[in-house]
Amino acid sequence: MGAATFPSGGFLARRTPVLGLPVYALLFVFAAALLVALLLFLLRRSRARLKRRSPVLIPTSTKQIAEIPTAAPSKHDKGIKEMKNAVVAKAVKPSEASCSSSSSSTEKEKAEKKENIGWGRWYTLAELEAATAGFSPGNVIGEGGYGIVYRGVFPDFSVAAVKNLLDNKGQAEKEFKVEVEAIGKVRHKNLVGLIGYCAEGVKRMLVYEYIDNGTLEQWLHGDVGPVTPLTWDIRMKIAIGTAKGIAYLHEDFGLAKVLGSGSSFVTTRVMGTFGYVAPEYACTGLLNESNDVYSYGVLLMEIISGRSPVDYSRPVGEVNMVEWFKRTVQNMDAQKRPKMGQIVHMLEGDEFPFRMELRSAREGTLLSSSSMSAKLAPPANSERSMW
Ligand SMILES: Nc1ncnc2c1ncn2[C@@H]1O[C@H](COP(=O)(O)OP(=O)(O)OP(=O)(O)O)[C@@H](O)[C@H]1O
Repeated sequence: MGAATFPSGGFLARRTPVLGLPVYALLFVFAAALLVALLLFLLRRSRARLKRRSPVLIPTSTKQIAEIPTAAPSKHDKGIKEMKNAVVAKAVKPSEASCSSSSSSTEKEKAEKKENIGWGRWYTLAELEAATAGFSPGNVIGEGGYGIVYRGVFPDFSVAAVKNLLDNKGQAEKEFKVEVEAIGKVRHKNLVGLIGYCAEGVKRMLVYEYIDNGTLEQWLHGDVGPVTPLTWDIRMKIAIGTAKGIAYLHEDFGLAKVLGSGSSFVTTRVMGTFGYVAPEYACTGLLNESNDVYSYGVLLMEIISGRSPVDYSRPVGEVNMVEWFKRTVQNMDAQKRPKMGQIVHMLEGDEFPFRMELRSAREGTLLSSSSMSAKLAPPANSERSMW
């Protein structure tokens, strides 16, 4: 039928030996094949161009800090937020104290910095500004001795804690350097992981995994209702987990190696949260692992008693929890002594949910540990079961 549009005797309508197709049909197929080939060629060329440009177009490839392959996972790749004071004081040498800003760094220096770190990623200031809505007060989640912490939400909807370090030429830069290089590699289930950092101009920022279940302080001393949700077994888990994190640092992270076993480091500035700092460290500036043991002891007492280390709302003799504990242990209040029956129960382990859990598991009973521990859990500020 198509041939009808051509003069029957014309060249285009003439039949060819190729499947008996007319000339015009063959020309059409040939032109179509040529067009497809041309399109394929152009497509390939544009892809090649895109590939050449990709380091600029895909920011993540330039920001991602390559993992440096190591022979074996190092035990030294550990750290802890709670240990920052000790680590800062010990690990910073004067030559390391100042971090050159990325704006003044050469490309080579930047590359070296990335390689030296070998973990996580670096963020631009613009990225962190966008994530925290320009470091808006509404995104502040806390404040520590080294700066303000913001909640940051990134374009992929991931959430992180962004610590904007104080623009303090001395300590903040040291803090930055040490945390980035030492604690940045820490991966431990009881320690908050550092996932990246930002160094632009005078700005120094650390980006941590976001912990969204509140702080221990909030759970211990915040408004949690008439009965604390912190059951004994939860308190035990917190105490044990924290101890494991600190022990990990002390024994595996290499703090002793940095110091030399059993030695101390003299600091010019005592850093730490009021109430937790070991008195000998506060007085002398001599820092060692046993300072952390003291601080942990204070935390443990706090977890057990539900009291703050320093509480001015209490009677004069009880403001300082440690002093109060010491006195209470030495001069036990006769009124607060447990009954013999309680002592028997304690010795038998009936009042220790952990033991109860173990026993229940052993005996294969269906006893709910949570209901038992809830029954045994003291109100947050209760002193009744202590003595
Ligand atoms: N990774 C995180 N996830 C969620 N909240 C965090 C995170 N890091 C810090 N915060 C919040 O910010 C507060 C301050 O934290 P920051 O680490 O600056 O200080 P700190 O450890 O409490 O004390 P300091 O640094 O002075 O010893 C915390 O108490 C907590 O409320």
